Amino acid sequence: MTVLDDIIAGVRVDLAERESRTPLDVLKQRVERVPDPRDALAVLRARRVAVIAEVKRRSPSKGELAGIPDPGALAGLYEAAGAAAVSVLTERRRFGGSLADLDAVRVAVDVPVLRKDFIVSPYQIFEARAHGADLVLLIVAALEQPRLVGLLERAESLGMTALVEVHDEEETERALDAGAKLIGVNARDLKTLQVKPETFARLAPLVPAGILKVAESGIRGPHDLLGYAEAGADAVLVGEAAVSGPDPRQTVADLVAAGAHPATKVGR
Ligand SMILES: O=P(O)(O)OC[C@@H](O)[C@@H](O)c1c[nH]c2ccccc12
Repeated sequence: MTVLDDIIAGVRVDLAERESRTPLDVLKQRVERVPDPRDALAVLRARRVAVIAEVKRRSPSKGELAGIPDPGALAGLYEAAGAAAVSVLTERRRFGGSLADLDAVRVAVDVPVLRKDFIVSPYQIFEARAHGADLVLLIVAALEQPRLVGLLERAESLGMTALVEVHDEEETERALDAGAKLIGVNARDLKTLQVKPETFARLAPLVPAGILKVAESGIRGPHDLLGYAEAGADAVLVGEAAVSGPDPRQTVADLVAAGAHPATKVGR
């Protein structure tokens, strides 16, 4: 069993529990009452290299990263620093997240919010929307193709944007076949949990112009952002470096400044 299988097994147990507490019909009624989602693609396109900053309490590879007593306040710092969007890990067992974290972030910021979880069921998409998310993560490695297609269509039918995560060539083809408009290349190998920064440069050329590319994981500072920009990134997603550094606002502000620099992403 891979780390991913193991995480998903836990996610399914927690999901069944929530489904028995809140029936899908009730969730659908809540979705009707929340404000419409923001156009995340437009927000990301408006930057040279956008920065998506993540609220991440812990990780399977590093354990506890940061206490984060107030996820809304942290997200507010990210927004003030110029982050284009905020990602919130909602997976509980390995990442220490929750839908309560998503709620706290949603009320604290105006920028688009991504629900980062291991989504395997439409229920989780309705849930994301009911809690105000504008984007959801879909991990290709966790989904059979028909399910990936179904979940992507479900997200879009609710006005949300799917960030479709890939790790290799085959997954990139599947993401494109499914109709992804926003592709995240996760440099972290799901089997070894090691970060391999060269993955982005290898996969980016497979993605046609017009489909936005996000470089995910292992971004420590402006130097990494500039490397990914060179390789064609439209956005970077930063978690650990932002939450575990001494000054999350400064960390994100430095990335935002590098991503906004006129010399970044020349000619694209
Ligand atoms: O903390 P980092 O190395 O900056 O990485 C952030 C983000 O890429 C990472 O949290 C992530 C990328 N894809 C995921 C899928 C599930 C959980 C977490 C992730």
